[in-house]
Parts: sequence; structure tokens; C-alpha cells
Amino acid sequence: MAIIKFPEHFKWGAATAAYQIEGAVKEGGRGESIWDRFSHTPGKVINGDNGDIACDSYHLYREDIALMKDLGISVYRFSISWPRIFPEGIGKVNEEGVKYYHDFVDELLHNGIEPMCTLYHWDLPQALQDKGGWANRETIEAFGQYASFMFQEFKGKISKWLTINEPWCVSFLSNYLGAHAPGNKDLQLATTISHHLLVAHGLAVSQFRKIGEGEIGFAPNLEWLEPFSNKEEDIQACNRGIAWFIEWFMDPVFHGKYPEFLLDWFKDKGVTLSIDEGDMEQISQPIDILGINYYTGSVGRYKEGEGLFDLEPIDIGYAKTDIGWNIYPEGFYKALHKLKVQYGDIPIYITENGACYNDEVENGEVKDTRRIEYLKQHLISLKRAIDSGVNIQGYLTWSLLDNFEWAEGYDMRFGLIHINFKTLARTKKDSYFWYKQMIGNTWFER
Ligand SMILES: CCOCCOc1ccc(-c2cn(C[C@@H]3NC[C@@H](O)[C@H]3O)nn2)cc1
Repeated sequence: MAIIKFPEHFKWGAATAAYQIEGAVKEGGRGESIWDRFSHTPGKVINGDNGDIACDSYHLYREDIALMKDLGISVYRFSISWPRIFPEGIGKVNEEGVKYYHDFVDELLHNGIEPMCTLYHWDLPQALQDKGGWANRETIEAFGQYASFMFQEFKGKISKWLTINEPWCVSFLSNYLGAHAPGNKDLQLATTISHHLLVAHGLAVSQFRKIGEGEIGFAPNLEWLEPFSNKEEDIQACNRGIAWFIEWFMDPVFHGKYPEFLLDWFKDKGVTLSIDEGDMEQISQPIDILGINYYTGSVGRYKEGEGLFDLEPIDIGYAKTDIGWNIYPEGFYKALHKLKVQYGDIPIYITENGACYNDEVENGEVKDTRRIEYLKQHLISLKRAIDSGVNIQGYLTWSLLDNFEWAEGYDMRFGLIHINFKTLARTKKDSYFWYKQMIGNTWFER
């Protein structure tokens, strides 16, 4: 048997997000978010599920933190519900919301768990959406005000910040593919939004440099694409598909410019970017940490006219998780290696990696052996990336809890802890016990 051992000071954690776990959507002075509106729109979310109650972590966070302490994680990634702080997105602060997050963060710190805070994890205040949302440059300023408030308010308590979670999902999945809130299907709109998100990220970083303490970054998601053959057309098609997730967002932040070949590709689709003076300088201010979210990869080949990039993902028979995503740990290593080659030694935290398996409680147990296998396979790839020189500082699995998986609702379960969404009972899965032992040992047996 092989022993897969991680560095002694490697940080182990878990991740969640406000709209997916909190519930209490009309409590504590919280304003409406675009996900309240979207999830209550018939046909948008499977089973008509919504985040009204979710895991009720708004009320049960002390129980959740006790579970985190038992699990042995040293860092917990959560997100702030922007409309809990600014119910209208800007202007009047909701003091109840501020107090809630102080109580929450204090409980984390009291239990020796480091908070990693995501400022924007998709729950835009609806009041801002009503004025155009991320398509309106005023939202950039609103995000800057929100971020500045949070940096000042939580100085000395939170020292790891992420500005935007998965800007590809916020822009293209939500405004071109239409799968997430607000559900637009407009490539020009989505591309404009992707730029505004990056400008907003840069504004928050510039404010952080004046006000904040600690480290700041953002958390792009990426899906790997393996060429079906070594035909140049297949390789180039997959490069385009990968660049949509990686270069489109990482090049502006790390190199101060968009990838020319994608700009040209979008131009041929009639899509242009309106870049204001100073935007690229703002976007490309140095960041301290990089969050990376990885779940899956696919095999792709060139097919003229297919999708946005003449790229056809093909199913060659890889095993899949219960949400239908390929299990492709090699893509994890390849993506991380690509990041080192193209963007250098920025300290990386894996801010999301995990599997959807919908095992239920039987006799008080959840025997999610498939999740343990997924974690092992991906941690093996992660260790390969670390040993090949990628500067990875920590791994936070998605997710601590089963939760509201966006348009997939509650059927799709990613947690180490099972949630009974009727009783809100928490049940530790077998993967919880495996992760706990692995954290304690800093190694696992293969
Ligand atoms: C119309 C076509 O639509 C196809 C669906 O296309 C996607 C792509 C990607 C995702 C996706 C979901 N997640 C997990 C989340 N990451 C953040 C955290 O909140 C997790 O819940 N990552 N990527 C969903 C859907």
C-alpha cells in the first residue's frame, strides 16, 4: 500500500456558502437576493427547491462549528450574504446582519478555526439587480463599498478574503447559458459582466490595501478538457474550452490583459468588450492568494459549429458522480500544473473540490464510500502537483454540509455531513470520519 503524505503545515478545511446553508431569508433584517427571486420562479430549480430554510445554519451555526472542531479542520470557508449587510445593496447598513457575522466569526475563532471569507458567492442584492446588476458599472462601486465596510468591520478577525467566487459561473453560466440566477442567455451581456466582475475584484483589492489586514484573492473554477486525439483541431478546441475558465479570468488578473485569441473568437461572434481607462490596471493589482475550485474534466474534440468554441465534449465512459460529472482526477493535476507554468508561484488554496453522491442515512450511518474514493483520487493528484512544485497551501473540500446545490436543489448532496432537510438533523457520513483521520495523520493509505 502507498502512503500519501502531505506537508506538516498544510491547511485542511471545508467550504460552504451563505445562500446554500443559512436559510432565515426573511430574518435578521436581510434583504432579497437574486437567488431568492430565481429560486421562487417556477421552473428554475429542480423540485421547486429554494434557500428559504436550507440547512438553517443561520440558527444552527454553533452546532456546525462544533462539528468542524470535531472534524479537526483548521480553516473554514464561508460566504457573507451581501443583502444581510446591505439589504438594498448600498446605503443603510443592517446592524443585525453585521452582529450575526460577528457572532459567527467569534465562534469560529473561539474554536481555533481560521475564517476564510468569500465576499461574493452569487447572492447579489435584488435591489442592485433591479438596476441592471453586474451589467451596470454602478454595481462595481456598490461592491467596493460593501467590501470596504467588511474589511474595516472584521479587521483583526478575518485575515483571508476572497472577492468573487467562480466568476465564470456568475457571468457565463448565469447570463449566457441561463442555468443560474438571474438566468439570462446573452453572450454579450455575459462577457460584459465577466469584465465588470474583474473590475469589482480589483476595486476590492485596492480598498483592501488601504483598509484591510491579511491576504486577499479570488476563486475561479476550472474544468479540464482532454483532447480526444492528438489532431491539432482537437487540441485547439480544448484549449479554447479551458481558456474560457482559466485564461479569460486569470490573464487579466495576473498579466493585465485578456487572452487575444479569445477576444478575437468573441469578436467573430459579434461580442466586444468595453474597457474603461484604468480598468486593466485595477484588475491586475497583485493578489496574495488564489482559490481554485475543481470538480471534473471531460474529453473534447473539434466539431464545427458546436457550442461556443466548435468544441464537442464526448463521453468515452469515465465513471461519473451522481450529478453526472466525470470523475477525472488527472485533470486536477494538469490544471494545477498549467497554473504554475502560466501564473507562477502564487500561493494556492483548493477552495472547492468534492463529489456529489446522494447516499442516505441507514441505521444512523451514511456509507458514502464513493466519496472517499473520489477524495483519495483527487488528493493523489493534488500531492503530485505539490511534489512537482505547485505552491499549494491548503485544501478545503466542498462541502462541510449537504446543501442547496443551486438549480439542482437539495437532491444533489456534496457534504461530509448529511442533512435531513425536513428535521435539519446532521449525520456524519463515513467520509467525515475518513477526512477526520486523514487530517489528524496528514496522510492516508492508498
Ligand atoms: C445550460 C447548461 O448548464 C449546464 C450546467 O453547467 C454547470 C456548470 C458548473 C456548475 C458548477 C456547480 N458547482 C458547484 C458549486 N461551486 C460553488 C459552490 O456553490 C458549489 O455549489 N461548480 N460548478 C453547475 C452547472
